[in-house]
Amino acid sequence: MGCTAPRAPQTGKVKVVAVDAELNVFYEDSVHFDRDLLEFGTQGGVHVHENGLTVTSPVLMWVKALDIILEKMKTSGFDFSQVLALSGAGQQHGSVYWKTGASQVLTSLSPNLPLHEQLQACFSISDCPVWMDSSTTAQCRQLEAAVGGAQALSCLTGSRAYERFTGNQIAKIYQQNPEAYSHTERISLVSSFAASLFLGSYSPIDYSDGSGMNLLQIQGKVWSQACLGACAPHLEEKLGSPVPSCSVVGAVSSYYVQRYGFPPGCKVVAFTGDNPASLAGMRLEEGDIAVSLGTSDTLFLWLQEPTPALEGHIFCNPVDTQHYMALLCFKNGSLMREKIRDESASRSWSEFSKALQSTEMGNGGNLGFYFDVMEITPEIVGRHRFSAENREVSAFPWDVEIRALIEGQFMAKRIHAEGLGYRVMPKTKILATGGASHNRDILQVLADVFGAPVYVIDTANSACVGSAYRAFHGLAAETDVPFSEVVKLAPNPRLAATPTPGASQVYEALLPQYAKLEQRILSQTRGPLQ
Ligand SMILES: O=C(CO)[C@@H](O)[C@H](O)CF
Repeated sequence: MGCTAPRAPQTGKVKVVAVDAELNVFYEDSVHFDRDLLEFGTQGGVHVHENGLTVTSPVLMWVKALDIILEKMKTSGFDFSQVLALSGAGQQHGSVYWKTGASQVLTSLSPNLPLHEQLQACFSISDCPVWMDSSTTAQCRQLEAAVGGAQALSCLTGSRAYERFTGNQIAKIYQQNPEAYSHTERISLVSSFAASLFLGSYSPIDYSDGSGMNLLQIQGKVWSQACLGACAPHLEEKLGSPVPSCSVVGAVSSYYVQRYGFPPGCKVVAFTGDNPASLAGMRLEEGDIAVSLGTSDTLFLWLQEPTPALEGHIFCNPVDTQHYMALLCFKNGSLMREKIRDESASRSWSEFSKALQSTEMGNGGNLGFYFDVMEITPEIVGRHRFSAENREVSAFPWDVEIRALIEGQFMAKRIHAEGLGYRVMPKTKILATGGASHNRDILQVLADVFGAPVYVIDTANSACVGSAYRAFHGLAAETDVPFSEVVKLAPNPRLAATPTPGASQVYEALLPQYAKLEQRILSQTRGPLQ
């Protein structure tokens, strides 16, 4: 069984899926915070504070949502006695603060009462910081200064300091609410908090979600003493020791056996972050890349040898402790595609497709950069077009404009993925998901730019299904069976596009050109690099 604690991409819900021995999903349900837990008054499962920077979620809302979803399962006649193992996922970076003495309550829950009634007084911070928070810039600069700068922190923890990353959030709480911090005996991530509820004791943080804290050394898989010390005192004892993501962290607590009928031996496999769980749900393998084409475009990479940088995030791999995964976010995604469709294809996707069909790979050497909002990767804003002679021009013909947009978006993805250590391999599969993955002509450009086949997958449940797959993997943990072997029966993605003959030659020549022009724009907009 896989359940996801609150995940922001699904705008704040708790979701559960159950898969059978053949990995078919046979049960799913969800509880929406805004709709089903009105008393907490959230929007998208969060509270955005007046300063516009602080974003939190009430921890008891998450607890009560779990009560509700388990009761819904029980009422529906779900047979809990058949559950061999469970795991789950939570929105990355968020943190939960257990009050001193909470562990005694957690280990002695009465099966006659719901969780939320018994855990009311167990949290020293009732409104937990979540991944949408951006109120810790000062703490980010302090942390980077303490370890020798942004690149040094990235080499150590996989990312430069980001406001949403947990270490910076803990530092802020320690600085601004020292009393609450001193009355905190344990700090969990959202994922390990949810696992703790099932365990009836504090669950350890897993390597993969722990990589999203700016605290874990991603090579050594241990907390960085320099980072811990820079954030708050006595932090290591409040975090506990991190564990491999495939670890069986214990058996479900007697509370669930007596209240719902779980078998006493039902194993709890370490919960992890929503994105690592999605990687598992998409069954990404070495050399693969997942491209989520949504409002913003997100790349999921599988990396053997990461090259930490000042952009993107490198996490320990959730299904292979020797390898890594990376996330790269491109803010100008579908909104940019829709704008160019409206301007150059009369608001019509079929006209948009016709332009891609009628223009050649490489677009005659015309290259475009389209960032109507400040881009994250890299930090550029505005539209910049260049002719085959590298001369900046103010406009392209409508069909050239459309191809320049799509080729540019995908060349940027390949260039920045390779900057993090990603390499296209002969066995590489590109897994496409999200709105634009329904457009075959866009996927054809993706296949051509990467020189690899593109498959489409439905990732609506990917984190939840990935959690269920990881539960299976945890069952086999003692046997050392690789994750890919455990999940080989799962439904396969559908092949949507293969590279056009000659594509590699075209884009091997164009990619360095694109990279050079990107650097040229960067130096013009940010001034020459010091
Ligand atoms: O901040 C993020 C990843 O770094 C988001 O994708 C959160 O994990 C969403 F829950």
